[in-house]
Amino acid sequence: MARNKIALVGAGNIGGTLAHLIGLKELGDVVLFDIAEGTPQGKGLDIAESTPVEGVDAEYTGANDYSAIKGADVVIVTAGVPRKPGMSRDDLIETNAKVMSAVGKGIKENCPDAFVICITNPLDAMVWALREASGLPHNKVVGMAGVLDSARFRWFLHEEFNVSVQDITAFVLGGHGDTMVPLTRYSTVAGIPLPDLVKMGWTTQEKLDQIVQRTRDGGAEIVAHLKTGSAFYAPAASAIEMAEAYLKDKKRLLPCAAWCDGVYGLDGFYVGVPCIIGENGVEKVVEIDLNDEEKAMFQNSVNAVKGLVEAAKKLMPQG
Ligand SMILES: NC(=O)c1ccc[n+]([C@@H]2O[C@H](COP(=O)([O-])OP(=O)(O)OC[C@H]3O[C@@H](n4cnc5c(N)ncnc54)[C@H](O)[C@@H]3O)[C@@H](O)[C@H]2O)c1
Ligand SMILES: O=C(O)C[C@H](O)C(=O)O
Repeated sequence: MARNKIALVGAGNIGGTLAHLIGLKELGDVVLFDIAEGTPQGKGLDIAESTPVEGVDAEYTGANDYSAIKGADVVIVTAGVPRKPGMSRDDLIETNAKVMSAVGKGIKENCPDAFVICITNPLDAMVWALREASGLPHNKVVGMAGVLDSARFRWFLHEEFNVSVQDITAFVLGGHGDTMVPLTRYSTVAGIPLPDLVKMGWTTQEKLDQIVQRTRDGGAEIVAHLKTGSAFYAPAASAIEMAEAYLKDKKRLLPCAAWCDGVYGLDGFYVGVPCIIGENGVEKVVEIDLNDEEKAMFQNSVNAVKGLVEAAKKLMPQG
């Protein structure tokens, strides 16, 4: 059986990390595409030369021409610019909306049957833009953010409770921005919901509130440390979890920016929600019960994303 072909559009910090992880996990052969000449070729060769040491089999190709992604099974898009200290993700929209137009066209012409994972920010509006430009079915185009935000939440909870990350679950919904909604009721330590852990005296509501806020600010915290760009190890690991769910038909239930039509009161809109990923892409959006406070936070986040999608519409080249 032929190996999977995984195209990485954008060979920067996340693209390079994705390429490395794909080889280590033997998920398939990798094509790195970038407009920067030499970058995808150099990173591809460097990682290929690590495979004999790791004892894994994967082919690596670097390219500056979209024809290289022809027939890809999965495309992970990180093309565009990241933010620097003092910027919000939304400040990236002008540059990145145009990049999504070009990338969408490249996907449409070369691999219209692929499962496409968008990472480029501002995430929820960019996955919308990429889907529009590619014309692919909505269930085959999805955005990565919720897995990352939930992983950050889990890490901070691990620090608070000193319990293995394996025993901590978390769900962060909504747009990937300041309005994201970490759901404490649906986040647990070994199945015990966080509000119950407060009642048990294992933590305080005040500490929990601080962790929720740190999760919302998680991206900015890394940007402030790095100064030259944004997080890339955890974002790459998160996208790999989604790609693996598709390639291995794992039916993972993950928080992703998925197309919501007839769920959560939405009629055709990309935003972070729990969804099942398997061989058919996004196979189901799962509508969980939200209380009034959670509904209000989710709606606030949807409104923020709506504004960005409207802005993206004006920036996308017509036709
Ligand atoms: N969704 C998330 O949770 C999440 C997490 C981290 C970063 N991001 C976003 O991911 C994006 C990439 O981050 P990074 O750290 O890898 O940035 P980076 O600057 O290291 O890499 C981006 C790459 O895109 C390339 N590029 C630019 N325009 C292109 C085009 N038209 N076609 C192909 N390639 C093009 C650049 O040459 C560069 O190599 C940023 O927008 C960042 O904000 C999102
Ligand atoms: O914060 C950023 O700009 C990058 C990304 O969205 C993140 O959450 O790490």
